Amino acid sequence: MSDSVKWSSVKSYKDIRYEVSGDGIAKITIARPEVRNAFRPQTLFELEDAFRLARDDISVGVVILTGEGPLAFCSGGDQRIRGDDGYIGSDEVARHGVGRLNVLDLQVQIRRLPKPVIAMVAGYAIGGGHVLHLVCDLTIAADNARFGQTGPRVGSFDGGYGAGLLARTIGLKRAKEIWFLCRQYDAQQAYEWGLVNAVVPLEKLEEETIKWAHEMLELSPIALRMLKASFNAADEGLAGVQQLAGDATMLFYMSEEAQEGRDAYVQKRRPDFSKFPRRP
Ligand SMILES: CC(C)(COP(=O)(O)OP(=O)(O)OC[C@H]1O[C@@H](n2cnc3c(N)ncnc32)[C@H](O)[C@@H]1OP(=O)(O)O)[C@@H](O)C(=O)NCCC(=O)NCCSC(=O)CCC(=O)c1ccccc1C(=O)O
Repeated sequence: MSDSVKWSSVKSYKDIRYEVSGDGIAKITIARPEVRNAFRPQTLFELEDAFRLARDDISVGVVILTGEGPLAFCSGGDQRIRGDDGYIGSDEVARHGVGRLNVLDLQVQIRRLPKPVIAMVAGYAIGGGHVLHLVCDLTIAADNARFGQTGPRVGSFDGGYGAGLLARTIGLKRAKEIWFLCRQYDAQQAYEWGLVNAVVPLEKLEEETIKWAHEMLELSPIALRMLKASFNAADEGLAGVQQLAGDATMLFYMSEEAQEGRDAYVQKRRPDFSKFPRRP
């Protein structure tokens, strides 16, 4: 497989792009470079739709999340449309003057998506944009990438994955430093802390990310799916157990033993499980 790709657009959106490589990769791009790819509710609803498409497309094995242009991956919530109780969009809820915190659903969706998601970061990954790269499975950073949280400066905080997963990823003291001081960190520092998997020259960013995607596409999709669910399970409580158990049920359904139960019911006979070993 060549590590350069000709992307094809699958569906048109206002704030994002959804493209596929034709050989197993989907690329989702936040396309609001004029605000450093800050997200508004519309952006998040479109991202949710695109991630759903990537999940349901059985030809897609790896998803890349990125931002348009070299200046930013994402700068978090669009502060210009932040109301007094969340972000005000143009949807039905917003028309009643009610704000909403929308990015949390997207974070969960990325974590639950049963395929590896790579954050491809050029420029700023800041605020809610920093949490988005954090919830991705892997991060490939360009050498111009800059990371940080701004919540306490702009009157916000993400005490869920933004705090907890950050602490699990780089350690409690460093996570507290990032949130309590609101400093920015360069790509090399992020790499040394284990916040990103690799740092490459900006002009090689996509090529390198695709290389990582191609390496994963060579591997067993079910093994990758089970590993992703396993890495997340302990942090997710019963929802994590549910996902792993659901995968176990999926695998069991594929066995003759489970199919005997189904067939017996449909054929209105007693199931015969006698040929299936009671495994030690
Ligand atoms: C990202 C910067 C460091 C980039 O700096 P620089 O390169 O110098 O560019 P600027 O000149 O500052 O910016 C260019 C242009 O973009 C506008 N812009 C940048 N970021 C934003 C933004 N987030 N919102 C709106 N507009 C933005 C900027 O104003 C300029 O516009 P001009 O018209 O050209 O002047 C720097 O830009 C920066 O620090 N940006 C702000 C980063 C920030 O504070 N982000 C918000 C953090 S809070 C957050 O993300 C909420 C998360 C959240 O959504 C959430 C959290 C917890 C629970 C739930 C939720 C939820 O669901 O909402």
